[in-house]
Amino acid sequence: MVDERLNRAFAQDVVRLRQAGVLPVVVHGGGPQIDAQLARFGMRPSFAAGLRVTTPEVMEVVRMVLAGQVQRQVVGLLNEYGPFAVGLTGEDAWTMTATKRYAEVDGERVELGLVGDVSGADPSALHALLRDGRIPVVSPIARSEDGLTYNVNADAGAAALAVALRAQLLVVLTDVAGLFADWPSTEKVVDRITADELERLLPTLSGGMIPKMEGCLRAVRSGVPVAHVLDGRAPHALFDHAFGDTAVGTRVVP
Ligand SMILES: Nc1ncnc2c1ncn2[C@@H]1O[C@H](COP(=O)(O)OP(=O)(O)O)[C@@H](O)[C@H]1O
Ligand SMILES: CC(=O)N[C@@H](CCC(=O)OP(=O)(O)O)C(=O)O
Repeated sequence: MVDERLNRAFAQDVVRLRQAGVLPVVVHGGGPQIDAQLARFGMRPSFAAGLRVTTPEVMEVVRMVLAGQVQRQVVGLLNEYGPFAVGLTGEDAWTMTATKRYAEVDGERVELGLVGDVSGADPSALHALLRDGRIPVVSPIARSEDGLTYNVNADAGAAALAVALRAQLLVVLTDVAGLFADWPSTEKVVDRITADELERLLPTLSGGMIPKMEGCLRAVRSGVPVAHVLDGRAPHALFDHAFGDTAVGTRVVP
């Protein structure tokens, strides 16, 4: 997301998939962009178990950057190819509803502030856009039952929407070759893993890989046939590898 050439290749892939009859829904992240904006305001980022500690002040920045900057950028790139993309956040039309979540670090419960777990998803606005030939671009922000705004990890949001949409495939782009079997060793990429095997591996993961793999697990346990972790640093990884049987990245299956 921070490389112009890769951004363009990604947008091209999404549009090509749409033109080939696939109905893609894009959920974007933006952790590095949020960090950069926090720094401009003299604020310091803080994470626990891969999730951002989100005070009300941080939430304002998260919402501004995700909905006002990153989402606009993704929408703009897609719309270079036609009137396809429509941006929204999970707050819009109650697309994502969140409940407050905590992190667990070394068995201890850690307070994260306004960080939410997606507890409900209403995909009807997304279906309407898809029926109209559009490509929805969703920022990972959710509304809570009590009217607050929560910061949702992008991978967790994507997984929840994949389930709600009954998607045939969840693709998660990352900045490594896939899920490494013996992290921090980067020698062996797991090419295929079942939900049970992944559940046993989860405690060995760190950083952003935790919500990513939790999301994949949640998706395949809730009806999505495949979740595929792909190296987003390879141009056109999405178009070249998400469909078909190539042994690239990590496929999570039920
Ligand atoms: N078993 C693992 N396999 C691959 N990456 C891992 C593993 N455990 C931890 N990681 C870390 O997770 C990172 C991927 O997550 P990250 O890029 O932070 O996600 P996002 O940007 O979507 O939040 C990798 O760059 C790597 O540092
Ligand atoms: C709760 C939480 O951590 N939310 C993320 C939302 C953006 C995101 O997930 O961006 P990446 O995919 O680039 O990490 C955050 O504030 O950074």
